[in-house]
Amino acid sequence: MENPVLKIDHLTVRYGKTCEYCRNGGELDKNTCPHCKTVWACNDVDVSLYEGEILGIVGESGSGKSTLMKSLYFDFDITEGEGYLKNFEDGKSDIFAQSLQQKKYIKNHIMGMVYQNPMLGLRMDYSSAGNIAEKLIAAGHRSYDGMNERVAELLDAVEILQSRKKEPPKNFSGGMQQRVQISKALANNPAILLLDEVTTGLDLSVQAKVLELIRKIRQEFHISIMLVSHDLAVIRMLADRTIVMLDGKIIEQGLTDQILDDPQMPYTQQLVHSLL
Ligand SMILES: Nc1ncnc2c1ncn2[C@@H]1O[C@H](COP(=O)(O)OP(=O)(O)OP(=O)(O)O)[C@@H](O)[C@H]1O
Repeated sequence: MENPVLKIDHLTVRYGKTCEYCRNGGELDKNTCPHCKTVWACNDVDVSLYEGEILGIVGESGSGKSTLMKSLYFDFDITEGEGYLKNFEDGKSDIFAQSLQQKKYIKNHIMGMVYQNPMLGLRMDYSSAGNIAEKLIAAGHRSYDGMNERVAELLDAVEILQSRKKEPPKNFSGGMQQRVQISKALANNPAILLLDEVTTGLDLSVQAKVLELIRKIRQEFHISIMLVSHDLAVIRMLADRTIVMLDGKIIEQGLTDQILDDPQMPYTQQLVHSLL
């Protein structure tokens, strides 16, 4: 296989101080140490994302999917692990070991994030155009005309009418808010888009539109996407490869068809069959 655009090695995120027992590999109760109660939200996770692919991440609630995504977007400090981006210092520098300024650079130029909760990704009181412009300014854009042009392109890409660009996202439906979030995430042509349960909570018909949009964006923007969803129909529709998480660990991965049609691990079999 070609070099990945993103490679994560041994990512671990813990909440708690740990004890002799869990530090030395003692068995956890799901993701929690039975002695010191430390939560191992992500536990020695390795992930590679390849150019132009959509990588699905599935698992039950609490399995560590959001922790993985938020770690990648530097929403908090990880406990252990390393990460490399093809587009950052030729993939030779650990992204988690960078200064705040470098992490901001990565967030503004190389990665875009769309959260399940639009309030985490958008300023609800700013205009939609203002939300996108904020991201452009963060990446160094200063020309008013240039930014206006880019905002118009992005709103077109996510099918939001130009006539609504001055309205704040708080006036929009859930599906439209997600589309503004997606346009903001795409503003600086990132190589990687992180999508965390972006269709959860939306009506089915609205979900379908957002999913179709993600498919279109992958083609038009030649972007690599990590897509968290607990909905296997979403994963089947969009993901080329899929990772299954349980209790903070990756327990199975492979081509999506393989994982969904011929799961090997008992947990994945249960997950797939419970949803058939
Ligand atoms: N600040 C925190 N302190 C302690 N534990 C936490 C904290 N944040 C997350 N966790 C725990 O980490 C584990 C992983 O949570 P995470 O949100 O990543 O799961 P998830 O798979 O995304 O679940 P969901 O689908 O419900 O969002 C859970 O057990 C959660 O309770």
